[in-house]
Order: sequence, then C-alpha cells, then structure tokens
Amino acid sequence: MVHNVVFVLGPPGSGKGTICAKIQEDFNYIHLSAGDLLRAERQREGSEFGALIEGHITNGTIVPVEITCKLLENAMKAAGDVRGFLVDGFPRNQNNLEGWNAEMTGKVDEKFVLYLSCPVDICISRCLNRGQGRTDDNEESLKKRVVTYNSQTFPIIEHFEKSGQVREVKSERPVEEVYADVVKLFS
Ligand SMILES: Nc1ncnc2c1ncn2[C@@H]1O[C@H](COP(=O)(O)OP(=O)(O)OP(=O)(O)O)[C@@H](O)[C@H]1O
Ligand SMILES: Nc1ccn([C@@H]2O[C@H](COP(=O)(O)O)[C@@H](O)[C@H]2O)c(=O)n1
Ligand SMILES: [Mg+2]
Repeated sequence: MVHNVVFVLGPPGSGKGTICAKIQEDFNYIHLSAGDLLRAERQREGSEFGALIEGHITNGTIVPVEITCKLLENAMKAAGDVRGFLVDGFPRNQNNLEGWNAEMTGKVDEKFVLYLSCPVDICISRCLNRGQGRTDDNEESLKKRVVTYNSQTFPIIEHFEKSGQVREVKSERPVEEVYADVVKLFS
C-alpha cells in the first residue's frame, strides 16, 4: 500500500499541531506529529532511546532519522486504510530528508508540503503560553529550537520550494482564518 503524505512544516509554535488536528477531523487524514511520537517513545517503558530523545528535545536539536522514521512508519502501518497522513514536524533537517527518502521511497506519495509561516516572536509567545507542560517550552530551549529551525529546517522548505511542492499559509492570523486557507488545499 502506498501512503499519501502531506508534510507540515513551520517554526515552533506556528500552529502545526493545531491545524493538523482540524484537518484530521474534517478530511480523514491521520495526524502524525514526529515530536509527539518522540515524546511517547521517550516515556515508553524499556525504550533504549529515552535519554537520547530527552537530550535532543531539551536542546532543540534533531534526533537521528533512524529513530524518527521508524516511529513514523510504524504509526502508518498501524493506521490501516486511511486517505493519507499529515507528517507534522518532519523532515526537519537534511538527515531526516535523506533517511526518509532512503527508507520510504516507493512506499509513499508525497502530495505537497504545508508550510505555516509565522513571525518568530509570535511563535515564541505562543509556546511560552501553551500550558502543555512541555520540557522545551522555556526561553532557553526555544532559543535553541529557533536556531535549529532557521539553520536546518528552513533549508528543507527551500528544497521543496525548488520543485514547487510548497503551499505556504501565513499563520499569525486567528486559527479560523488560517484554517479557511488550509481547507482549500485539501478540498
Ligand atoms: N492561529 C493561531 N492563533 C493563536 N494561537 C494559535 C494559533 N495556532 C496555534 N495557536 C496556539 O499556539 C500554541 C502552539 O500551537 P501548536 O502546538 O499547534 O504549534 P506547533 O507548530 O505544533 O508547535 P511545536 O512545533 O512547538 O510543536 C498552542 O497553544 C495553540 O493553541
Ligand atoms: N523530525 C523531528 C521532529 C521533532 N524532533 C524533536 O522533537 C522536538 C519537538 O518537536 P515539535 O514538532 O513537537 O515541536 C524538536 O524540537 C526536536 O527536538 C526531532 O528530533 N525530529
Ligand atoms: Mg507541534
């Protein structure tokens, strides 16, 4: 089975998880947040990667793709027959992209990249007010996450832009306005 995939990228706090939850509800796409999968693996009893994942999350750096891609592929296999997958927060750097291409080519049909663009100061404020008890929603981690986004993730968006695969939606607006534009991409 070839899985339809939409990558969802944007700076921390740009609204990837929020928008993906709404798409999942309305369009039978399954939301797979790479960050959520890693946080679950971090907590999993007997995981050999817990400490490694925690270190990367605290430092806002990127976990080796072998771990993240396996978590994503397992989640896709477990989902069964659905319209497709929203792969949220992935690929986040060149290692992610290369590892994904090596493992998933032939198994997925990449439809497009949804890029939620948002000024960093708004993103940081949103994360600091998120109230989900995340270990990386603090000034120090956020500074590092923004450095990682600018230096490693934005180049991945530019890579996809070269082949016309990016659909940018400005996400500093209210959720309803952002989502009204996103809906057009899935209808
Ligand atoms: N358009 C919006 N306007 C105002 N607040 C928003 C908007 N979109 C999301 N938020 C809020 O901002 C916070 C971050 O949103 P969300 O978790 O979806 O971002 P994210 O891109 O998944 O972040 P991360 O990459 O850190 O997981 C949440 O508290 C969410 O409710
Ligand atoms: N492809 C990825 C995605 C995430 N991470 C790590 O998880 C942290 C949180 O991600 P969110 O999307 O939930 O903000 C992120 O800062 C990374 O440390 C990763 O390593 N690889
Ligand atoms: Mg998120």
